[in-house]
Amino acid sequence: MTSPQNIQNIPNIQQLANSLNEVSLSTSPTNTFSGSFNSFKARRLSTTNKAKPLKPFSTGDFKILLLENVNQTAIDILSKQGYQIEFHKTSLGEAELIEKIKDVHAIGIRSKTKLTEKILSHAANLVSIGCFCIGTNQVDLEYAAKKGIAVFNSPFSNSRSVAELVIAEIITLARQLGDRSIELHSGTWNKVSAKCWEIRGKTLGIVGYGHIGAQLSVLAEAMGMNVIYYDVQMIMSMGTAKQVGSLKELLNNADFVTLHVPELPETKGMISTAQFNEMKQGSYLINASRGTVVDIPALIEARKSGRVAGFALDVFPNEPAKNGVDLFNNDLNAWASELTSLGNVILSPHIGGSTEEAQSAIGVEVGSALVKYINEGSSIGSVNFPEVDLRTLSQDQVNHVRVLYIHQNVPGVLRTVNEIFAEHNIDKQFSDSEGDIAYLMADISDVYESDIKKLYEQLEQTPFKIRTRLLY
Ligand SMILES: NC(=O)c1ccc[n+]([C@@H]2O[C@H](COP(=O)([O-])OP(=O)(O)OC[C@H]3O[C@@H](n4cnc5c(N)ncnc54)[C@H](O)[C@@H]3O)[C@@H](O)[C@H]2O)c1
Ligand SMILES: O=C(O)[C@H](O)COP(=O)(O)O
Repeated sequence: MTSPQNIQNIPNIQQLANSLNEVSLSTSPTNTFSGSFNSFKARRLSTTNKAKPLKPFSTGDFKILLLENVNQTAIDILSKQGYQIEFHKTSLGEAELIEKIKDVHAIGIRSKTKLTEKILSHAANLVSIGCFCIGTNQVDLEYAAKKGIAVFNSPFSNSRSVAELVIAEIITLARQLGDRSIELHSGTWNKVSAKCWEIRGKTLGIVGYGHIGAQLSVLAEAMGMNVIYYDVQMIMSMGTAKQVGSLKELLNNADFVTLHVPELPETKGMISTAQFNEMKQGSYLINASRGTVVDIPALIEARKSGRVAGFALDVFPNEPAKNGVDLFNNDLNAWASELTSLGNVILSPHIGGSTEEAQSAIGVEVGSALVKYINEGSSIGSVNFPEVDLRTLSQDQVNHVRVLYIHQNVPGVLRTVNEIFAEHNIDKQFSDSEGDIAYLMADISDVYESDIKKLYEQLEQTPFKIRTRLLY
C-alpha cells in the first residue's frame, strides 16, 4: 500500500512503510507524526463514503538531534510528543554533524554549532532548526529558508541574565576586583584604592539597545549611573537614558562601553583602533555580544596604552565546542595568552546567558515552537520564514487536511494551488512571504484517503514548490 505520508519525504520511506504496518487506528497520542498531530488526533478522514481509514504515523518516527546540552525542559517537551531524541552535551565536528544531519527531521543547537550551507545541504529530511539561545548567526538562515527549513530561537529568555552579568562586570572592573581576588588566591594581600571607583554618577554607554541593552539600562540607572545608548534604530529610552546620534558620540562620553549588537557584517570589527582612540582615557569596555565585534589585538594595545583601564570579555572569535579545552592552544587565538598578562581583565567562557532560569525558559520556548511547527505548521516566531498560522482545528472535524506548502515567492502560485484545492472545500487559508520565500497554510475539507496521494503529488509537481507537508 502506498501511504500518503510516504510521499511526503518524512521520514525515510522504508521506515514509514514499516511503521504503517504497526500503527493502529487508536487515538493514542503517539500516532501523531507529520501526517497528524495531537490536537488532530481524534480527527480522522471518514471511514464512510468513499474513504478508507487513514493510518497516521507514530511521532516516534520523527527524529530530533539535540546538541550543546540543551536544557531538560526542552527534552521533556519533545519526548512527550514521542519523537526520537538523540542528545549530546557538546557540539559536533563538521564531519560527524554531516553524517547525523542526513537522517534527522529537526535539530536543536546553541551558539557553538555552525549550520553552514555545506552542512545543511546534507540535511535531506530536516524541517526545522531550534536555536536554544538568542543569537542565530551560527545558522545560514537564507540557505535554510531556501531549503524550506524553519529556524526558531528564543529572542529574550536570557536577556536578564546577560544584563546582570554585565552589571557585575562593571563593578568588578571599577574596583579591580578580579586582580585583587587573583592576588589573594596566591597569598598576596594588596589593599589599594588608587583608580578604584564607585559606579554611581558614571556614564554607561550601551551599543545596541535591544532586549539586553534595555534591561541593562534599567539596572544601571537604578544604581545611579547615567545611561547613553547608540542604536541603528530610533528606540524609546527606558527611564532617563538618552539615545545619541553616533557611535563616536557614545565613545567620547562613556566611562563604561558595553556591546549588545548581533553578529552582522556591519558589526564585525566594529570596535577597533579608531574606536578605542575615541574612547575616554581610562574608560572600560565590556563585550558580551559576539567575539567578532571587537578587534582583540587592538583592544590589547588600548589596554597597554591605558586608554582602556580594564575590560571584560565573555565572547571570543573562536570558541571551543566543549568544556575542558585550552582556549590558548588554538592558532586562531594567537593573542589569547597576552590577555592573561594584562591587569584588570575579566575573561569568562560565554556564560552571559548561562543561568538555570534562562536555560529552562529557553528550553520551554524553543521546544514548544518546534512542536507547534512540526505538529501544526505554525511558523510564528521563526527568524527566517514568513510567520503563518491558522487556528487549531477542532478535534471533531473529519475529512480535513492541513496543507503546508513552502514555495518560491513568484507570481501565479496561489492560482495554481487553488486550482489543485478546487476539488475540495477550502475552509481557511493564509499565505505570507518574506523575500524569495513564501509559505501557504490551508485547511481543506471534503478530502478522503483516496485523495491524499493525488493532492500531495499535484502540489509537489508545481514548479515553485520548496516543500509540501500534509497534516491530518
Ligand atoms: N554572552 C551571551 O551569553 C549572550 C547571550 C545573549 C545574547 N548574546 C548576544 O547579544 C546580542 C544582542 O542581544 P539582544 O537580545 O539584545 O538583541 P536584540 O536584537 O534585541 O538587540 C540588538 C540591538 O542592536 C542593534 N544594532 C544592530 N546593528 C547595530 C549596529 N551596527 N550599531 C548599533 N546598533 C545595532 C539593533 O537595532 C538592536 O536594537 C545577540 O545577538 C547575541 O549575539 C550574547
Ligand atoms: O545567543 C545567545 O543566546 C548567547 O550567546 C548564549 O549562547 P549559548 O546558549 O551557547 O550559551
